[in-house]
Amino acid sequence: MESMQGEGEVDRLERPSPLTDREKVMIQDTWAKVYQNCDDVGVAILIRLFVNFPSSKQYFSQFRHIEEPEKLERSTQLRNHAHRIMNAINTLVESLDNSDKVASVLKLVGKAHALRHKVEPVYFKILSGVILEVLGEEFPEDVTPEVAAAWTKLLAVVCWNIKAVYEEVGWSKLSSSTG
Ligand code: HEM
Repeated sequence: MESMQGEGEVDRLERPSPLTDREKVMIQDTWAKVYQNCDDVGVAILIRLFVNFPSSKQYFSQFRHIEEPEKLERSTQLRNHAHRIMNAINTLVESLDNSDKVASVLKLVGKAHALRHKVEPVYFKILSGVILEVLGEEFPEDVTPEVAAAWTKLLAVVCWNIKAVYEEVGWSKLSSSTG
């Protein structure tokens, strides 16, 4: 944990409590609607991430220097990543009763992002906030405060597992400088 300044938000994560059956149903119901517009919602989420948090673009060779949302939207690298994120969330939502499956999906994602893409883990927390924001805006009738709370919990599970994988692969030792 030595050189983790600047990552306080990730450090402070607490292990989320398990989702209740009611929360699982709320998540599955909202997701059924979201997933019908999988590509549009995924791209909207990533555009919001990259416009509001431009430093998150640094990892993407194809568009790290692009600022205009219209140009970002045309990037195949962005669209592919949107698709991958939505597919991963879909698998998680389908596997809410299978914690081994959830852990194994997030292990693969965590390992790839820590070791191959070298993404600072704080961006998973940032992305979670953006996902909640965009779902709330795009599906205002579905995302009631209670539904938002269930999604917050699922995204906390994601961040918790990713953080655990980063620690397992020795991220704090790998990343010599943060900030
Ligand atoms: C729940 C969150 C996320 C999921 C499920 C996810 C999923 C994926 C998947 C499945 C891949 C392709 C396979 C691979 O290379 O391992 C990928 C690639 C990548 N991800 Fe993510 N990702 C997430 C969050 C992020 C975040 C927050 C960033 C950085 C801000 C990021 C940056 C990248 C980069 C740079 C690549 C490689 C892109 C390329 O080669 O075209 N990812 N992601």
